[in-house]
Amino acid sequence: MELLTDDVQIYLEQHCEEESELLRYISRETHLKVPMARMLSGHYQGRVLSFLSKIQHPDRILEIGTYTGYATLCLAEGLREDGLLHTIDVNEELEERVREYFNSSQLSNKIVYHIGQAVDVIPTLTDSFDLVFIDADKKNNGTYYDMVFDKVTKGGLIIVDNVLWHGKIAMGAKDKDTQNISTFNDKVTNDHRVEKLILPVRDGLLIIRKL
Ligand SMILES: C[S@@+](CC[C@H](N)C(=O)[O-])C[C@H]1O[C@@H](n2cnc3c(N)ncnc32)[C@H](O)[C@@H]1O
Repeated sequence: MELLTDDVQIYLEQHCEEESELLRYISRETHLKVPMARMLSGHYQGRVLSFLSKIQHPDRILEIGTYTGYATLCLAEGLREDGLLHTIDVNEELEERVREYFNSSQLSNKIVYHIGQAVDVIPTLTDSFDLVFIDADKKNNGTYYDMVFDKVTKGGLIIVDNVLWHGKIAMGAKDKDTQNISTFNDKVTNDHRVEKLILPVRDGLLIIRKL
């Protein structure tokens, strides 16, 4: 189930900043050539991520789940002049394509692309992060949240994608994926170290601010 009708989605896209030529190209190529293209953040969510990143103006960003790098480039738009974004993905088959996309961007020198399991890469990162985007294997949302928490700066944001899971969470669906995401959402709701807010953007973006 989509949270918004196609008409509303089109309206939202027509009333925000345009996609850059590179982002449009990545989106088109992903839809034509890469399996599971629905995983890509896309125009409207990409602008939301870019907007949040520009407000936060981070020095360091961590993205867990690069896929074809669409959200990576959106988030990197908000980085400080000397800022850096680390992004992790386990899928080495996409590496060549994604490196080509990053190299086509003016932001390429600010992006560090790691191939590997997120649980192995995260402990090797010594930076503190002002913004973390969790968008990988959803069953591990809680693991990633716990692993990054101490690395997030005070006032830093953790953003988690797909937390409404096509509306299935609110409908109380009992399948394993829905239950996993629901358990994670409840864990964050009950975490008093943070402020939290679910934005009904695309499949649900959970915005968490560390106090
Ligand atoms: C939803 S896609 C990311 C979409 C991207 N952030 C965007 O918005 O365009 C999820 C990605 O997480 C990656 N992934 C899944 N399990 C992972 C793991 N254990 N470690 C690192 N990456 C993983 C997948 O290979 C996939 O490319």
